[in-house]
Amino acid sequence: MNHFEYRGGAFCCEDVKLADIADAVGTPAYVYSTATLERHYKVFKEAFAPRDVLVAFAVKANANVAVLATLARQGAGADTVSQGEIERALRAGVPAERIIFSGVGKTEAELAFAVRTGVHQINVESTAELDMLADVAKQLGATANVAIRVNPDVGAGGHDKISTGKSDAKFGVSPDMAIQLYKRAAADAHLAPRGLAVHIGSQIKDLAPLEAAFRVLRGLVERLRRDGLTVERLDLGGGLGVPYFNEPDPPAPAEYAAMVNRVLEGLDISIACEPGRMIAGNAGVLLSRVIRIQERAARPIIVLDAGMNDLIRPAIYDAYHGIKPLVERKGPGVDYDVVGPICETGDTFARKRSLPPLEAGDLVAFMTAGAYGAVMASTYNARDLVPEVLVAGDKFQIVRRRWTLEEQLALESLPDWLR
Ligand SMILES: Cc1ncc(COP(=O)(O)O)c(C=O)c1O
Ligand SMILES: N[C@@H](CCCC[NH3+])C(=O)O
Repeated sequence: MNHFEYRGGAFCCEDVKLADIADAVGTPAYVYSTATLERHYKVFKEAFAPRDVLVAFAVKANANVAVLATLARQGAGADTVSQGEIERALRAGVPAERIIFSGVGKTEAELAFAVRTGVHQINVESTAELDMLADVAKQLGATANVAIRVNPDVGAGGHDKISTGKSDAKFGVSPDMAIQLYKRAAADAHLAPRGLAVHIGSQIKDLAPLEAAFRVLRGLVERLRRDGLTVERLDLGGGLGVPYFNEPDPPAPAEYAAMVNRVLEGLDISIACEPGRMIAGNAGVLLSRVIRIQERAARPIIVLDAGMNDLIRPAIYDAYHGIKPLVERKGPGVDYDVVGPICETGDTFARKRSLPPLEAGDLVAFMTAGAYGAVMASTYNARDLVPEVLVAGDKFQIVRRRWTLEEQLALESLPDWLR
């Protein structure tokens, strides 16, 4: 079931023509499909049935409060990496007991906020962080729910910059250190060690490294239990890839869940997962308008009104995003380079991409832009911050309005000596 499709020649999101959104909101603009978000959440959750898994959506993938609220209504939790993300999740209606707090750079203030909020667990990534958390919890007279994030020394992910599970990455502690930290937490009156966590990377298209990482976790649970410690939970992280239209499909959630069940067979333990891209990636597109076609000897260039500041994945990771005209065009394609208006050669979305012939004024959609799209957008080159729109059936609403230059300038001021 695809909620982005051509109907009568018009590219639609659910029952709304995307061109109508472009006309009403302007371009560039992100558009998300409620039905797709809900379906992805359900497919992931139900893949594990009858096992009840806490599906904590990775807020970093798409932090829009309306998106989070859509998922919260389905029962989703939230995986967060800052106080800001925790606050967004709470604001969207995610209960504190379904919020996981991860990341290597949690400050004392953020840890205190998480403890006071009573989050599901804090995934601790180092000895220094565990010590800080113990102090914070003591000062608050509270007990913090802790999981130790394990670095299993397993590489995975769609790009080096998003691989997190090798031992030279900044994330987590070695398996032996995890045992030590777990015991240390168990001995601290203000820490409640609940389990272990792992997250080895993003856009993973092969189950083997995930399976290897989960086997490391299982081994650690067995070691800890042999030593008489209680281990209630495993947090398996996120990372499952999505198809970006030019590659074989990544494993389906059902295959992923079957692998998890196989690895954990016979182990009595509750599970959390932190999918981000898998839930939101294909639930969003970025709409853009062709400013002009620029002739060049090699091949024509399509200059769009969306730039790398709006969708940075191609510039950072050489990521591929499908591009579809909002009016269906049949017939032979033309090879284009597709660029934005930013003052960098890196502001190139695609090279030698075969697309139907396009003209100035035409509208296009970048596909699979619902994850790590709007959240990574900036105002580089003094551009407006891109707005976001949510569709539900035949309705759409702006869920983050365009942040204009006037509004940005209102935050700035001249120092006394320049007045
Ligand atoms: C700790 C943690 N959990 C979950 C995720 C979500 O990953 P993905 O969007 O690949 O599912 C990330 C990002 O890679 C992460 O760092
Ligand atoms: N920002 C990355 C994913 C990073 C995942 C965060 N741990 C992307 O766009 O693919």
